[in-house]
Amino acid sequence: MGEEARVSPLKNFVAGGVAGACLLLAGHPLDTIKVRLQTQPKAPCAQYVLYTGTYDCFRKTVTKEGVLGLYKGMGAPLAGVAPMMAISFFGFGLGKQLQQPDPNKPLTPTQIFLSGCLAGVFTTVIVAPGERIKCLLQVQASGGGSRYAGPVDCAIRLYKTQGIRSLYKGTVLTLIRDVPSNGLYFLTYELLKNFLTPEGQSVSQLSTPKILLAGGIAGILNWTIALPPDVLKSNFQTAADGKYRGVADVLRTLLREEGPKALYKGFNAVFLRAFPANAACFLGFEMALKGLNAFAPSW
Ligand SMILES: CC(=O)O[C@H](CC(=O)[O-])C[N+](C)(C)C
Repeated sequence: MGEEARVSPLKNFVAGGVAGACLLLAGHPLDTIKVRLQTQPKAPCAQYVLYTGTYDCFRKTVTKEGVLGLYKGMGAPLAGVAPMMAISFFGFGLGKQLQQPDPNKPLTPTQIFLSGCLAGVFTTVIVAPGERIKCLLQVQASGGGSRYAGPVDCAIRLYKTQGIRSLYKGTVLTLIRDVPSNGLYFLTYELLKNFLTPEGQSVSQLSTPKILLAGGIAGILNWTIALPPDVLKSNFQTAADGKYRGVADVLRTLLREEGPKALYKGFNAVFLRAFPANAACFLGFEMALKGLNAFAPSW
């Protein structure tokens, strides 16, 4: 892989936070549609289905709840996505450093993939409870209920009723989703950055459209492997207690009731969101990094 200057962990962390904010602003409306499609109750026949597809869900949400309905449940991710991406870029940078004692020796694609996997392990600590709260809020609005007043209320109630275990319900599925997908995410971005950099130029000089392209494609590939475990996770995290006996049981139940297609529920919303959200995310990262290098070169 091409050579790139080593980035300090602090800069990775701060620029990663900026990347997370960009990811959320560009991607949350389609994330709401995705979760609602993934978790809508199975209807006895097509006529009674709540949402027939991505556009139908978008239209009904905006008609019933206004545009702000698309931003429901954003409180928890707002407090979670920026730190999550900060930890993700930090973990990725750390993984690279641990495997590269000599900064002049380029990393192999496998080493880059493993660095991304490490990022996925780190982020699960905050992603698992964040996703549990976000999914519960997104789903309660589509079911017409208002059990939780907001993210903080939801976190407190979950904690009070069943303790920390309830907040961390879905951790194994979060790991299954995020460890390999983070690996593929960062590997794709780095490979594409190298591929798109003209001969004799440095990867840090890559143009904005090329950064957007590399980031968008990384986001799409990340979701091709993240979506099936994400469907299982959303169902598990929003199910009534005791409905499933474990991860395998969610998979079995979903396959039995809805067939393998169910593992790609919310496909359109996910892939419509993946490109712009992740293009914005990596552009935010690269620009924040440039700003930090200019204003705080010694960090
Ligand atoms: C599966 C997932 O959450 O992907 C993140 C990007 C997105 O579209 O939300 C990126 N990451 C792989 C860092 C978790």
